[in-house]
Amino acid sequence: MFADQGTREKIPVTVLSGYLGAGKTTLLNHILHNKDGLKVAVIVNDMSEVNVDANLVKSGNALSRTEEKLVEMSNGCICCTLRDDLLREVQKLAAEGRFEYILIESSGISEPVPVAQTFTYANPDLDIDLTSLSRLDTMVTVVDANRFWHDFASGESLLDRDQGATEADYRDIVDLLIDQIETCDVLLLNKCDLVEEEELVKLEAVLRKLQPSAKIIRTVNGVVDPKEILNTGLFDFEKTSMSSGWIAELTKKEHTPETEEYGIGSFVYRSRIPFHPQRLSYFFSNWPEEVVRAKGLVWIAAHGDYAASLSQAGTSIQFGPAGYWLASLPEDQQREVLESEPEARERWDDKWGDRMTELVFIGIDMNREDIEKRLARCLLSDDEMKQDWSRFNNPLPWVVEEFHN
Ligand SMILES: Nc1nc2c(ncn2[C@@H]2O[C@H](COP(=O)(O)OP(=O)(O)OP(=O)(O)O)[C@@H](O)[C@H]2O)c(=O)[nH]1
Repeated sequence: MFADQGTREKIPVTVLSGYLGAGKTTLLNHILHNKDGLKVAVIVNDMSEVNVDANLVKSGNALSRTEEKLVEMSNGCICCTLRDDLLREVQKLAAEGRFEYILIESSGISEPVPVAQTFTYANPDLDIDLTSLSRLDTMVTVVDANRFWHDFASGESLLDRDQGATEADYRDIVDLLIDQIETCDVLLLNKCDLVEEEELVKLEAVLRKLQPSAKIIRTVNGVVDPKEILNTGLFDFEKTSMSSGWIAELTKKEHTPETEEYGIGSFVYRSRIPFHPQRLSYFFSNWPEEVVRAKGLVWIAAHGDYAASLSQAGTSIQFGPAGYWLASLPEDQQREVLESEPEARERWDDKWGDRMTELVFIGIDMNREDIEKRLARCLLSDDEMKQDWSRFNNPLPWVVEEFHN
């Protein structure tokens, strides 16, 4: 037994994420059967009132009263509505002092980043600081190899499938899938028994491009060595939350030409000329199908001093304000930033400052030249550069919106 909280070791935590039905509960049951005496507390989060997953864990395991505990968190999601409850539950489990590990199965619609933040930052409102009690060890995302492309291309939102966290949960399924893939330390590609080898190899390559840092492991029925997801020490908030393929592409120092495996490639489109809003809108509505993921900042000749952000995954395109360009701020503020950030200085243009478009494209069999040509046609002409930009016709919504092919 431990003397007091001050001398106790922080309890390690593994979080399982993954869209509904990917195989999280199956994986959890497998781990509980193969944990080699480790004293594990399990938190199972289910969106429904009846915690089906918790029941499955109970029926699939003879949980020992002394070594294990199952906490059910139902009727909400630990990344949003039940976040405070998650803090309290983890605090309680840590305070019991009899567990060596906490394993959390998040609901299928949970986003990993807010869950990770719960463990990384103290919550001043609640007076609970999980960073002193626990240590987020591994973020695991389970992907259903058999459903991936179907869900990716479905164009459906959570509400369409009656799976929203609330009645105002307008998230697209594809955005959730991408979020879960882009923020993890270990990615389990599950249900590999249902997919042909050739397809699996290609899917793996796409996932690797979207998530170059995580360890990708193929599984059937969640059968994986527990060492791969428990006590790995892999989680690091900065590293894990910045582990996506698009960030890697954007921050690459030099662009070394890559060998395109299975036609899966990526490139960054950069421009120091703003887009015409109407022509860009047209580009959005005729989005190149081969692009799986695009993300970045956009300079658009409208909306004054705001940079726009573009995030596309499958048929979902989100476009909206990202914040002020540094060049639009008062000079003393500009100077302050430029003095402290050499990278911002390097990218500074004498006339336009930091205003520029920088977009990462990841896709399969993309025709880079054609996409770049089409984007170039959306840029302002020399003549338009001299005109009053606020008079341009601008059909682009300045809120989160969707365009479908
Ligand atoms: N064929 C096949 N079926 C699997 C595999 N893994 C899980 N399943 C089945 O897929 C279904 C969903 O699995 P779960 O483990 O409940 O998935 P989940 O991610 O916990 O689902 P939610 O709790 O609804 O988010 C179940 O019927 C499992 O038996 C697998 O590798 N292959």
